[in-house]
Amino acid sequence: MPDSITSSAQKQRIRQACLADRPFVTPRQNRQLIARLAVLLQSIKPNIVAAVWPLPEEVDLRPLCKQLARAGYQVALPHTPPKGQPLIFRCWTETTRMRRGRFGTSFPTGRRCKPDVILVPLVAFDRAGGRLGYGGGYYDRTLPLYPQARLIGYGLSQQEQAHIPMDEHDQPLPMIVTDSEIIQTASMKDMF
Ligand SMILES: Nc1nc2c(c(=O)[nH]1)N(C=O)[C@@H](CNc1ccc(C(=O)N[C@@H](CCC(=O)O)C(=O)O)cc1)CN2
Ligand SMILES: Nc1ncnc2c1ncn2[C@@H]1O[C@H](COP(=O)(O)OP(=O)(O)OP(=O)(O)O)[C@@H](O)[C@H]1O
Repeated sequence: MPDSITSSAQKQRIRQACLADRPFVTPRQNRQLIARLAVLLQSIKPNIVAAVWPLPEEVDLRPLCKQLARAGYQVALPHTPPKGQPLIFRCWTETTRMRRGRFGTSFPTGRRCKPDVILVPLVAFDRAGGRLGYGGGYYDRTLPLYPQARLIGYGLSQQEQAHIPMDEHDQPLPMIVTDSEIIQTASMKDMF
Protein backbone atom coordinates (compact mmCIF):
# COMPACT_ATOMS: atom_id res chain seq x y z
CA MET A 1 0.00 0.00 0.00
CA PRO A 2 1.45 3.45 -0.83
CA ASP A 3 2.72 5.42 2.17
CA SER A 4 0.31 8.31 1.57
CA ILE A 5 -2.70 5.99 1.90
CA THR A 6 -1.49 4.44 5.14
CA SER A 7 -0.59 7.84 6.59
CA SER A 8 -3.95 9.38 5.64
CA ALA A 9 -5.74 6.47 7.34
CA GLN A 10 -3.51 6.94 10.39
CA LYS A 11 -4.17 10.67 10.39
CA GLN A 12 -7.91 10.08 10.18
CA ARG A 13 -7.71 7.71 13.15
CA ILE A 14 -5.72 10.19 15.24
CA ARG A 15 -8.03 13.06 14.18
CA GLN A 16 -11.17 11.17 15.20
CA ALA A 17 -9.68 10.11 18.53
CA CYS A 18 -8.50 13.67 19.28
CA LEU A 19 -11.83 15.25 18.31
CA ALA A 20 -13.79 12.70 20.36
CA ASP A 21 -11.51 13.32 23.34
CA ARG A 22 -11.07 17.04 22.87
CA PRO A 23 -10.07 18.78 26.12
CA PHE A 24 -12.33 21.54 27.44
CA VAL A 25 -10.49 24.87 27.15
CA THR A 26 -10.62 26.52 30.56
CA PRO A 27 -10.72 30.34 30.69
CA ARG A 28 -7.34 30.23 32.46
CA GLN A 29 -5.74 28.10 29.70
CA ASN A 30 -7.22 30.42 27.07
CA ARG A 31 -5.76 33.48 28.88
CA GLN A 32 -2.35 31.82 29.31
CA LEU A 33 -2.15 30.88 25.65
CA ILE A 34 -3.14 34.35 24.51
CA ALA A 35 -0.62 35.96 26.88
CA ARG A 36 2.18 33.82 25.38
CA LEU A 37 1.12 34.66 21.83
CA ALA A 38 0.92 38.38 22.67
CA VAL A 39 4.48 38.44 24.11
CA LEU A 40 5.81 36.55 21.10
CA LEU A 41 4.05 38.87 18.64
CA GLN A 42 5.41 41.92 20.45
CA SER A 43 8.93 40.62 19.79
CA ILE A 44 8.20 39.89 16.10
CA LYS A 45 6.36 43.19 15.46
CA PRO A 46 4.51 42.00 12.35
CA ASN A 47 2.40 44.30 10.18
CA ILE A 48 -0.46 41.87 9.57
CA VAL A 49 -1.29 38.95 11.86
CA ALA A 50 -3.64 36.25 10.58
CA ALA A 51 -5.63 34.84 13.50
CA VAL A 52 -8.74 32.61 13.52
CA TRP A 53 -12.35 33.14 14.60
CA PRO A 54 -13.10 30.13 16.84
CA LEU A 55 -15.18 27.06 16.08
CA PRO A 56 -16.96 25.50 19.09
CA GLU A 57 -14.60 23.87 21.63
CA GLU A 58 -11.52 25.57 20.19
CA VAL A 59 -9.15 28.01 21.83
CA ASP A 60 -10.73 31.48 21.45
CA LEU A 61 -8.36 34.05 19.92
CA ARG A 62 -10.98 36.84 19.82
CA PRO A 63 -9.54 38.63 22.90
CA LEU A 64 -6.11 38.54 21.19
CA CYS A 65 -7.60 39.95 17.97
CA LYS A 66 -9.04 42.89 19.94
CA GLN A 67 -5.81 43.41 21.86
CA LEU A 68 -3.77 43.41 18.64
CA ALA A 69 -6.15 45.78 16.83
CA ARG A 70 -6.05 48.19 19.79
CA ALA A 71 -2.24 48.06 19.81
CA GLY A 72 -2.21 49.15 16.15
CA TYR A 73 -1.59 45.81 14.41
CA GLN A 74 -3.62 44.84 11.36
CA VAL A 75 -5.54 41.61 12.03
CA ALA A 76 -6.61 39.21 9.26
CA LEU A 77 -8.98 36.23 9.46
CA PRO A 78 -9.51 33.37 7.00
CA HIS A 79 -12.45 33.05 4.65
CA THR A 80 -12.97 29.34 3.82
CA PRO A 81 -13.54 28.64 0.09
CA PRO A 82 -14.82 25.34 -1.38
CA LYS A 83 -12.57 22.33 -0.58
CA GLY A 84 -9.47 22.14 -2.77
CA GLN A 85 -8.88 25.92 -2.74
CA PRO A 86 -6.60 27.89 -0.40
CA LEU A 87 -7.95 30.10 2.38
CA ILE A 88 -8.48 33.80 1.65
CA PHE A 89 -7.26 36.20 4.36
CA ARG A 90 -9.44 39.26 4.93
CA CYS A 91 -8.80 42.30 7.12
CA TRP A 92 -10.66 42.54 10.40
CA THR A 93 -11.15 45.46 12.80
CA GLU A 94 -13.43 45.70 15.84
CA THR A 95 -16.13 47.26 13.66
CA THR A 96 -15.95 44.74 10.78
CA ARG A 97 -19.10 42.67 10.24
CA MET A 98 -18.69 38.88 10.37
CA ARG A 99 -20.53 36.47 8.07
CA ARG A 100 -21.22 32.76 8.47
CA GLY A 101 -19.05 30.62 6.18
CA ARG A 102 -18.43 26.97 5.40
CA PHE A 103 -18.19 24.31 8.15
CA GLY A 104 -19.55 26.69 10.79
CA THR A 105 -16.69 29.17 10.32
CA SER A 106 -17.14 32.97 10.41
CA PHE A 107 -15.29 35.40 8.17
CA PRO A 108 -14.95 39.20 8.00
CA THR A 109 -16.33 41.23 5.13
CA GLY A 110 -13.08 43.26 4.90
CA ARG A 111 -10.71 43.48 1.91
CA ARG A 112 -8.12 40.77 1.14
CA CYS A 113 -4.70 41.09 2.73
CA LYS A 114 -1.33 39.37 2.97
CA PRO A 115 -0.32 38.39 6.52
CA ASP A 116 3.31 38.25 7.64
CA VAL A 117 2.50 36.11 10.67
CA ILE A 118 -0.02 33.26 10.41
CA LEU A 119 -1.45 31.74 13.59
CA VAL A 120 -2.38 28.19 12.62
CA PRO A 121 -5.16 26.32 14.48
CA LEU A 122 -4.75 22.62 15.07
CA VAL A 123 -6.57 19.53 16.30
CA ALA A 124 -3.28 17.82 17.30
CA PHE A 125 0.47 18.45 17.01
CA ASP A 126 3.79 16.78 17.73
CA ARG A 127 7.20 18.14 18.79
CA ALA A 128 8.60 17.84 15.27
CA GLY A 129 6.10 20.44 14.05
CA GLY A 130 3.63 17.90 12.68
CA ARG A 131 0.09 19.24 12.62
CA LEU A 132 -3.34 17.76 12.15
CA GLY A 133 -6.35 19.94 11.34
CA TYR A 134 -9.95 19.09 10.52
CA GLY A 135 -8.82 17.27 7.36
CA GLY A 136 -9.82 19.86 4.76
CA GLY A 137 -6.18 20.41 3.77
CA TYR A 138 -6.87 24.16 3.87
CA TYR A 139 -3.75 25.32 5.71
CA ASP A 140 -1.57 22.88 3.75
CA ARG A 141 -2.76 24.51 0.53
CA THR A 142 -2.55 28.05 1.90
CA LEU A 143 0.79 28.25 3.72
CA PRO A 144 3.02 27.71 0.62
CA LEU A 145 1.41 30.85 -0.88
CA TYR A 146 2.92 32.95 1.95
CA PRO A 147 6.59 31.88 1.96
CA GLN A 148 7.65 35.06 3.79
CA ALA A 149 5.17 34.60 6.62
CA ARG A 150 6.16 33.27 10.04
CA LEU A 151 3.99 30.33 10.98
CA ILE A 152 2.94 29.84 14.58
CA GLY A 153 0.76 26.87 15.49
CA TYR A 154 -1.29 27.21 18.67
CA GLY A 155 -3.29 24.86 20.88
CA LEU A 156 -3.45 23.33 24.34
CA SER A 157 -0.51 21.26 25.60
CA GLN A 158 -3.08 18.43 25.99
CA GLN A 159 -3.37 18.35 22.18
CA GLU A 160 0.20 17.06 21.84
CA GLN A 161 0.61 13.58 20.31
CA ALA A 162 3.75 11.44 20.22
CA HIS A 163 3.81 11.38 16.42
CA ILE A 164 1.69 12.82 13.61
CA PRO A 165 2.39 11.16 10.24
CA MET A 166 3.41 13.78 7.69
CA ASP A 167 2.82 13.64 3.93
CA GLU A 168 4.72 15.54 1.27
CA HIS A 169 2.14 18.34 1.13
CA ASP A 170 2.02 18.77 4.93
CA GLN A 171 3.59 22.02 6.11
CA PRO A 172 5.58 21.47 9.33
CA LEU A 173 5.25 24.22 11.92
CA PRO A 174 8.52 25.83 13.08
CA MET A 175 6.90 27.02 16.30
CA ILE A 176 3.94 25.92 18.41
CA VAL A 177 2.60 27.95 21.31
CA THR A 178 0.56 26.22 24.00
CA ASP A 179 -0.91 27.32 27.32
CA SER A 180 2.23 26.07 29.06
CA GLU A 181 5.17 26.62 26.67
CA ILE A 182 6.59 27.88 23.39
CA ILE A 183 7.92 24.92 21.40
CA GLN A 184 10.59 25.59 18.79
CA THR A 185 10.19 22.44 16.76
CA ALA A 186 12.68 20.25 14.93
CA SER A 187 11.53 21.90 11.69
CA MET A 188 12.70 25.32 12.88
CA LYS A 189 15.16 26.57 10.28
CA ASP A 190 16.56 30.08 10.30
CA MET A 191 14.09 31.85 12.53
CA PHE A 192 14.72 33.85 15.67
N1 LIG B 1 -11.71 28.31 13.87
C1 LIG B 1 -11.20 27.72 12.80
N2 LIG B 1 -11.33 28.29 11.63
C2 LIG B 1 -10.81 27.68 10.53
C3 LIG B 1 -10.14 26.45 10.62
C4 LIG B 1 -9.99 25.88 11.92
O1 LIG B 1 -9.38 24.81 12.12
N3 LIG B 1 -10.54 26.54 12.97
N4 LIG B 1 -9.66 25.87 9.48
C5 LIG B 1 -8.66 24.92 9.44
O2 LIG B 1 -8.32 24.39 8.43
C6 LIG B 1 -10.24 26.31 8.20
C7 LIG B 1 -11.61 25.67 8.05
N5 LIG B 1 -11.42 24.27 7.98
C8 LIG B 1 -12.30 23.26 8.20
C9 LIG B 1 -12.18 22.18 7.36
C10 LIG B 1 -13.02 21.12 7.46
C11 LIG B 1 -13.97 21.10 8.44
C12 LIG B 1 -14.83 19.90 8.46
O3 LIG B 1 -14.76 19.06 7.59
N6 LIG B 1 -15.65 19.76 9.44
C13 LIG B 1 -16.49 18.58 9.50
C14 LIG B 1 -16.40 17.96 10.87
C15 LIG B 1 -15.02 17.52 11.23
C16 LIG B 1 -15.08 16.53 12.33
O4 LIG B 1 -15.58 16.90 13.44
O5 LIG B 1 -14.66 15.40 12.07
C17 LIG B 1 -17.91 19.01 9.23
O6 LIG B 1 -18.24 20.19 9.42
O7 LIG B 1 -18.66 18.12 8.81
C18 LIG B 1 -14.06 22.16 9.32
C19 LIG B 1 -13.21 23.26 9.20
C20 LIG B 1 -10.33 27.79 8.18
N7 LIG B 1 -10.98 28.31 9.35
N1 LIG C 1 -1.18 21.09 -1.09
C1 LIG C 1 -2.06 20.12 -1.35
N2 LIG C 1 -2.32 19.74 -2.62
C2 LIG C 1 -3.20 18.77 -2.87
N3 LIG C 1 -3.90 18.11 -1.93
C3 LIG C 1 -3.69 18.44 -0.67
C4 LIG C 1 -2.77 19.46 -0.30
N4 LIG C 1 -2.80 19.59 1.02
C5 LIG C 1 -3.69 18.69 1.48
N5 LIG C 1 -4.23 17.99 0.47
C6 LIG C 1 -5.25 16.93 0.61
O1 LIG C 1 -6.26 17.40 1.49
C7 LIG C 1 -6.72 16.35 2.34
C8 LIG C 1 -6.60 16.70 3.79
O2 LIG C 1 -5.24 16.89 4.15
P1 LIG C 1 -4.76 16.86 5.68
O3 LIG C 1 -5.23 15.62 6.34
O4 LIG C 1 -3.30 17.16 5.71
O5 LIG C 1 -5.63 18.10 6.25
P2 LIG C 1 -5.47 18.96 7.58
O6 LIG C 1 -4.12 19.57 7.62
O7 LIG C 1 -5.85 18.12 8.73
O8 LIG C 1 -6.60 20.06 7.33
P3 LIG C 1 -6.67 21.67 7.55
O9 LIG C 1 -5.37 22.25 7.03
O10 LIG C 1 -7.85 22.10 6.75
O11 LIG C 1 -6.85 21.94 9.00
C9 LIG C 1 -5.92 15.12 1.99
O12 LIG C 1 -6.70 14.33 1.12
C10 LIG C 1 -4.71 15.68 1.27
O13 LIG C 1 -4.21 14.77 0.32
